[in-house]
Amino acid sequence: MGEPSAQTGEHAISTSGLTKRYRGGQLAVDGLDLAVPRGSVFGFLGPNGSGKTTTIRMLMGLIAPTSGAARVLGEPMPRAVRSVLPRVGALIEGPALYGFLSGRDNLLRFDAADPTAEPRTRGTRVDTALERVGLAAAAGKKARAYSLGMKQRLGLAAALLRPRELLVLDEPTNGLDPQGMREIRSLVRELAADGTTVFLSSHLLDEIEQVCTHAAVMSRGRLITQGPVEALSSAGRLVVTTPDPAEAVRVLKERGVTGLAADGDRVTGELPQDPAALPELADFNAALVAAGVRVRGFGVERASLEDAFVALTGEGFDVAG
Ligand SMILES: Nc1ncnc2c1ncn2[C@@H]1O[C@H](COP(=O)(O)OP(=O)(O)OP(=O)(O)O)[C@@H](O)[C@H]1O
Repeated sequence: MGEPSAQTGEHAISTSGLTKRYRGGQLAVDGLDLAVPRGSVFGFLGPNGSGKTTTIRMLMGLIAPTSGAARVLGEPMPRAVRSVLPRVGALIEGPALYGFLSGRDNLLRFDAADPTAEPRTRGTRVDTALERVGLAAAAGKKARAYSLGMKQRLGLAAALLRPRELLVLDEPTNGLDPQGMREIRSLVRELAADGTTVFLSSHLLDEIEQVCTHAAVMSRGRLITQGPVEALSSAGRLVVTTPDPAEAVRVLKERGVTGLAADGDRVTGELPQDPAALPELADFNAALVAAGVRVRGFGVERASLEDAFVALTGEGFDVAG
């Protein structure tokens, strides 16, 4: 990663060496270099306790980093917090709602707390936001009667009261039933389709694969990898079936295939992460044949993001959290 200032235009979020050590000594985030492209739906993936919430709180200026730097929408944080936060919608650790007020009245209060919000257009703004998240019909109901999914949607509506360039959502589907999860995910897709950059944390791999264009994987406060989701999950395994496994291993090793293993007539190896390297697959086959290896089967098993995570961290992934 280069100078953060050089990335102002293309990155909604960038950090360099971002680190947080809590007072008790816990190193929650350790030298994080994040690059979130504008217009992406960026999944911030990691098991509970891996440092996601701590990172988000630093990005939003809620806590100060111990060292390192962060830029949000091109501005340094926390220094530019006053000019940046109005451009960012955030939903962190569940929305703060008044249960005794209706969903609509909650939003009216929320809007009234924004000194830059024009009071005369408040009602229209609130109704548009309610419409947007599919709560128009339930707008008059008291918030305490809302399901968890409805509460999350009301929180999103609050984040959407004004146009935002960036939405930061901390575990937006946590605790929701499958229907509630689907609703939030399709809402995220719609928002992204309008050009808003969405940064969302999750401990659910399949969620990231379903909604995100890009992802970063965290483990114990450190960044393991980041990039387009298809690149992260496409690192495939080469599988060759042959009665000459030892010779096949030798030829493939020469060609740079790593992690080679032979089990009976089945030889497997790791392919490079870079999808640009994939056209060379035919070359692997040709090299085997040229070396006199009798190739009975040749193919690639595509790895899931989950396989990639386990391979990268050496840890199992506790999907249930
Ligand atoms: N205020 C705090 N003081 C001390 N340690 C903390 C504090 N907040 C978090 N931690 C520790 O820092 C580490 C990272 O926590 P963090 O909440 O950022 O992780 P996370 O990936 O967001 O997990 P979760 O999804 O459970 O919130 C954990 O070991 C946690 O116990």
